Amino acid sequence: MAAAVRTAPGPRGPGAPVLVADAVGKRFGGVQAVDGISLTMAPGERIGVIGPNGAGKTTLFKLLAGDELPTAGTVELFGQDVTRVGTARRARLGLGRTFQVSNLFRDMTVLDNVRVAARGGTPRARVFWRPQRPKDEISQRALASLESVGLSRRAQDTVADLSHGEQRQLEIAMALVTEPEILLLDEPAAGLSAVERSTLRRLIEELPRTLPILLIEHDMSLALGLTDRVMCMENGRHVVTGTPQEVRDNETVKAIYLGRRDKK
Ligand SMILES: Nc1ncnc2c1ncn2[C@@H]1O[C@H](COP(=O)(O)OP(=O)(O)OP(=O)(O)O)[C@@H](O)[C@H]1O
Repeated sequence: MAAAVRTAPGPRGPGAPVLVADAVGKRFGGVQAVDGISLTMAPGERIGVIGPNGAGKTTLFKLLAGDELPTAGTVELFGQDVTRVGTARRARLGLGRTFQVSNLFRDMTVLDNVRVAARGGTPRARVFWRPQRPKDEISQRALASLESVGLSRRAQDTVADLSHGEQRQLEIAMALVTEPEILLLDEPAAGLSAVERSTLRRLIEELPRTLPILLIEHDMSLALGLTDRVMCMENGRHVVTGTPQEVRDNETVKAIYLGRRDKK
């Protein structure tokens, strides 16, 4: 299988937004999971999306990543309309992403998982997978990617032997090895211990500042600590967007997170 090849970039000038969601919505039967969300990401910007359980964060992530198609609104990636475009083509345009449900091949080595991701990353890629010489170009890229997330010493270990936190690091390495031009992280801290969270936080902080990152995260302190701008959602709708400090001080956000929104 061929390594991921970029298609020609769409219309994009210096400073043009890398990602634009315009009034996107998603209805599942009677549930309006996402309701008219608009979002514009500038080059190099780090945006957090927070909200309580069921707010619609993961559904929004899926609309941006291409896992789900919206029932309303549009999505543009690097100036191209990708509203009805699937995940593989978004990946070729430069979108890298992690998965909330782990997408790892648990019986393979850490290094081989990253090699598979470098070659296209789908379970289908595994059918054609053959162990490769350790010095080939894909292996070199995979090792560099593991190095960037602090996992190179685990390269030859089996994924099943990694801790939960290390598996999250590996998922990020698998996204980075595709050399994305935008990175979408879906609740990377879910289920991690406090120590694992701080490792993950450092890892994300140390990613190149030129890489735009959209971080969907239930953990408000993590999202606010890592991003330039934060959007809070509730019941599929936009509540507020602002700097981390503005969102932290927002009375509605405080009420939502303290679980007393309806009592106000
Ligand atoms: N495939 C689906 N079919 C039906 N309803 C869905 C589907 N996916 C999500 N929903 C519903 O949409 C709403 C938003 O869910 P979503 O998972 O996007 O929220 P979330 O903010 O990511 O929550 P969490 O933090 O718990 O993951 C919920 O009411 C959920 O039950």
